[in-house]
Amino acid sequence: MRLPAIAPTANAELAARLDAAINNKTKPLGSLGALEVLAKQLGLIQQTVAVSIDQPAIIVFAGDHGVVAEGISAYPQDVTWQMVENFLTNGAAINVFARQTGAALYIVDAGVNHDFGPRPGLIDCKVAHGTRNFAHEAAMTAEQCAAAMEHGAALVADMPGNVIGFGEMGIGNTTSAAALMHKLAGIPAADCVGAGTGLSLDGVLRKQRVIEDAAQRHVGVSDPFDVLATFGGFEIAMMAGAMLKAASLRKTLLIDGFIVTSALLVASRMAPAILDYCVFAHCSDEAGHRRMLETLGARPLLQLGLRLGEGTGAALALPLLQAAANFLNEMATFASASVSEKSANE
Ligand SMILES: Cc1cc2ncn([C@H]3O[C@H](COP(=O)(O)O)[C@@H](O)[C@H]3O)c2cc1C
Ligand SMILES: O=C(O)c1cccnc1
Repeated sequence: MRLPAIAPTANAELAARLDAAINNKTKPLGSLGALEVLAKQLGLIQQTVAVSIDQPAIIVFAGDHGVVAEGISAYPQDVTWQMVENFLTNGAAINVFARQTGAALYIVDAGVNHDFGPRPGLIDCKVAHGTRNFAHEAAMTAEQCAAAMEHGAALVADMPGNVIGFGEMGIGNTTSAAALMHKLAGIPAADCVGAGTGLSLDGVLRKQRVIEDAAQRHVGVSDPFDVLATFGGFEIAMMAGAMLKAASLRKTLLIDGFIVTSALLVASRMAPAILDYCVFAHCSDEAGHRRMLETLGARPLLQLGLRLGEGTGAALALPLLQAAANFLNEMATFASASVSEKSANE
């Protein structure tokens, strides 16, 4: 995929105007904390002091993983397609939270190991029936990886609105995500792996060994695209392509949990300026997530002990994004409300 151009959002003149607008609101200086940071970030992304949250969407990318053959998930692979059916009949957590927060929800078959047939509401971008097992060979061919990224970019290019939340579904994908983290951030596999859907301690150690052995097998692979093709999944590659395109269109990216963050880690190694466009919804309970967020210099909004995925954390953080935009747009200033400003001697 040709990388779309992503402009850094830094703009000293606009930043000063945003600071002034935020500081003139009727509140003690800095008292809206993370919401102030968010309001300023939205302003810089949208290049205006009059920010908006316009037609927010959540896209859930689903794909299967050959590496499940190594016994690295607590659930069988069939859960991936079964959960896709659940999304389509509005029964999953993400359906509930997207509805509650007024986000449009898109479900994408990036490469599920199942034939759905024509299904209203399912966006068919299937690259293949699941990836290969990266314990033995590269998960994807370069062509498949590029196709997945291009599908993601094309989806976002056609989408209305200025905020996109990212979610995923794919049994085994915490193993892919941990492998990407290990390879791209150089963090020991032991600090990248977690229980995923609920592996035992033995299971987590097995998962760690699978990643270490695969990293050894593919030791020469270091370019971010090649790392993605070798250890990633179709849903992860499609997310990375979608994220890069969304940032190039100056949309705000709402980043969910461990797997979504791994897709961003890949994308950020291809185009570092993408990070200017990212809001980190939450810190997941998946063991490696905090460390991956730190690697990206990310400050997550929520800490709720979530470890689900599907974009649930992104949906739950959307009201905070809306609150940041609303306070900037709607609060009175000290002057307009005739409220006295901070005392000069304080
Ligand atoms: C019923 C069910 C619903 C889910 N929704 C998201 N995931 C989450 O769990 C999977 C990753 O964990 P692992 O790598 O351990 O397989 C992904 O599909 C992720 O989205 C689910 C998992 C299950 C079982
Ligand atoms: O952090 C996540 O998004 C996550 C963690 C465990 C399993 N599935 C998703």
